[in-house]
Amino acid sequence: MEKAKVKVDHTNPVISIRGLEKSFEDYAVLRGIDLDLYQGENLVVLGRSGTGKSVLIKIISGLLRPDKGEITVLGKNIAHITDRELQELRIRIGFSFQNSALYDSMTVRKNLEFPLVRNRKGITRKEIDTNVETVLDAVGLSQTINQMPSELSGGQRKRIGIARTLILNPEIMLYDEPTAGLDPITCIEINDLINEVQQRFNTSSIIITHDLTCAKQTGDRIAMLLEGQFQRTGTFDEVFDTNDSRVKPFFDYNFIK
Ligand SMILES: Nc1ncnc2c1ncn2[C@@H]1O[C@H](COP(=O)(O)OP(=O)(O)OP(=O)(O)O)[C@@H](O)[C@H]1O
Repeated sequence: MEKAKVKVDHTNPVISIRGLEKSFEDYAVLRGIDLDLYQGENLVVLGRSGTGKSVLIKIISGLLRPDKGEITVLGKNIAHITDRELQELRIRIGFSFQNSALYDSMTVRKNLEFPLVRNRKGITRKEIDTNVETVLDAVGLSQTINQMPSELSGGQRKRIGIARTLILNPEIMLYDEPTAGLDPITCIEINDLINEVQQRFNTSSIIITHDLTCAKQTGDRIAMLLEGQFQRTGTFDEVFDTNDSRVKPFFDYNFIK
């Protein structure tokens, strides 16, 4: 499906990163990252395995601490906030994990209720039911409400994982390899869902992927992580309009040139 036009507010970065560095022992993974994510934007982060894409989104969501740099997320400098503030901030960020992270012993309904019951004290039964129905409808899987995760296909699990993230109405969505392990048609459906979520829930998103079809279909902007820094940023065509030997094979492999 063609991506609908979205309104990105370039005056309003919801994430702003300057000079971010992160090492593990003597291995410098992130070596001076500068990046803005604007309100309403889908930003795709591309890079080879091990370049630090997951480390970056773990730092943004407060799961890992940076060594150096300024990281402002929804107006909060995450290097200087208390644990309580970090907890409040995390609720405003939806993290869609690579493996969907569903609880296998719970039905779809219970999986979706879980974050609500934990994070929205005093929520009524009726509100829970309405929220569950809304996100299930948004991902097109209302009929699975009483099923167990083991009864779902990989694509359906991915959708339920996204629904579970959406249930807390996040302002920012972080997708870690949303199409990994899915067949090409299901990948396209997940890409469409990412675009629908952007429209319907007015989210700003970072999408981490190796899949250039996903990048092309979902990304309003692409940022390519090379040797610890973003060295190419722009539209899909701008990023790949190069003979750079670190970039070209990426494109050639994905599109079988
Ligand atoms: N908690 C950790 N402790 C030590 N090293 C780590 C830790 N987390 C990540 N690393 C290292 O940092 C590097 C970047 O890892 P990361 O998972 O961010 O890569 P990636 O770009 O997401 O790769 P992939 O595309 O394969 O998922 C790797 O060399 C990894 O071993």
